[in-house]
Amino acid sequence: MRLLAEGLSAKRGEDLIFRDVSFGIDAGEALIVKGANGSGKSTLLRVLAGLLPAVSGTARLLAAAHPVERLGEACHYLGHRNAMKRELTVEENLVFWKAFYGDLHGGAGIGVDAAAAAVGLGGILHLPFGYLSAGQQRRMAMARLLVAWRPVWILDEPTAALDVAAEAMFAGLVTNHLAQGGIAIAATHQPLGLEGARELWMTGFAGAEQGVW
Ligand SMILES: Nc1ncnc2c1ncn2[C@@H]1O[C@H](COP(=O)(O)OP(=O)(O)OP(=O)(O)O)[C@@H](O)[C@H]1O
Repeated sequence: MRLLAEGLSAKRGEDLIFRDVSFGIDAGEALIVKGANGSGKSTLLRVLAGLLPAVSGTARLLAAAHPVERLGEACHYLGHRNAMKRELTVEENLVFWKAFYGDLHGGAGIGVDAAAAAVGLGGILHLPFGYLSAGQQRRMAMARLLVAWRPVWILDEPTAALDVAAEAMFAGLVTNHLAQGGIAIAATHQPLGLEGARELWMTGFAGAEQGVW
């Protein structure tokens, strides 16, 4: 499996944010998207996840065991917001997402209890999501990635609000995902602790400079 982005350009409103961004990532690899505030990292991730249209270019999944029509179908997207209802319990939220997503062919999500345990919060499934601390809420948002299988994880500032232990826990989740043949693309200002991750530097309107290849 290979994720191939070719000549991507995107606008927000009327403004061109980046142009001609190209990269390829193979199964088992992570790509860290870096750059100054406003350089277009979130915009690029939203294009890859299918949440924003590209002005030009394509992003496709090649040689996938089970081909998808659009890349977004193969992606989990963890944005700045946690995508959980504050009034529902943690368990209700995760049960909803598990049923809503279902598994894509080629993998299987884990149970809600196991996912909560994997993010270190097995004992608080009964609490309304809104009662959780900011860091606990972020951990539970990560549990959403585990309850349904998607080969590509798109992560925007995933470790904001997390303590050091949670950062290490998250690095473990991503490493495990890569070991299962997944792909991860993360925009971050903080080191994610991923061994051998490649880097893509966004330079804004001038285009993206490929730092590694
Ligand atoms: N709806 C919009 N209309 C016009 N411009 C927008 C819109 N949304 C975002 N922008 C602009 O697009 C540019 C890129 O924003 P983006 O969120 O992709 O940057 P980023 O690299 O993720 O930044 P940060 O590191 O601060 O999260 C910014 O200059 C921002 O002001």
